[in-house]
Amino acid sequence: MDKIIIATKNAGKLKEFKAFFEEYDITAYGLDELSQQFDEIEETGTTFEENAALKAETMAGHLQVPVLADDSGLEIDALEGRPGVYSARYAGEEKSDQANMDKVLEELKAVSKEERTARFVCVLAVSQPGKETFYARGHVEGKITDVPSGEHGFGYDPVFQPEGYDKTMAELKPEEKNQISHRKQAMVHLEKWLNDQAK
Ligand SMILES: O=P(O)(O)OP(=O)(O)OP(=O)(O)OC[C@H]1O[C@@H](n2cnc3c(O)ncnc32)[C@H](O)[C@@H]1O
Ligand SMILES: [Mg+2]
Repeated sequence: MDKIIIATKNAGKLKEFKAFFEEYDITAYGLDELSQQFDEIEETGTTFEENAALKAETMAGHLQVPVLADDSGLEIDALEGRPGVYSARYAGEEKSDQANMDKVLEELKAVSKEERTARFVCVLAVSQPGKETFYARGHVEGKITDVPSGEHGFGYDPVFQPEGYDKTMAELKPEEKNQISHRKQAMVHLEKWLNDQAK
């Protein structure tokens, strides 16, 4: 396999997948790089697995090639797991990273440092025409900071401090984030699938 389609419109995610797949000499393409454009896939599921499968299977059906999709999000313990599967549109359908972070920080205003525990979760689904969908899950534990900090990454990275670090995910260099992230942890599981493809 020398190329794979990533069923995402998120430029931040795509950049990370391009870096991961480069290690396997595979070029990853996002939906905006295809010659044909498709309608946005509605994420009607209530779990990361359901939404990842929806995105991967819909696009694999259209394109008849292997497609990988990522459904991910931030689970905050003090908010009973929210924003979770609704992370992208937590503050509204316009999907603003800034508005999403503002909402989370506002909701955690009265929550102490010790109780600001959270995790990023990533579920990858690979759909291949005529085959069962393959799933891989990864997560990274951390804490929500009081204020956003850092310019790298995307989404909630400026307010997420991974366990064992005194920096936010957005203060880490992209290659540092890519060694510890939820997406990397899921990619480690996906490696087996990649090796099977190479056989
Ligand atoms: O569905 P696609 O097109 O892939 O793009 P999306 O941004 O809508 O992606 P999701 O539906 O999976 O929503 C995931 C949201 O969770 C957050 N998120 C996921 N991974 C993240 C990461 O590595 N760093 C920061 N925030 C992340 C961010 O707000 C994402 O928009
Ligand atoms: Mg989405």
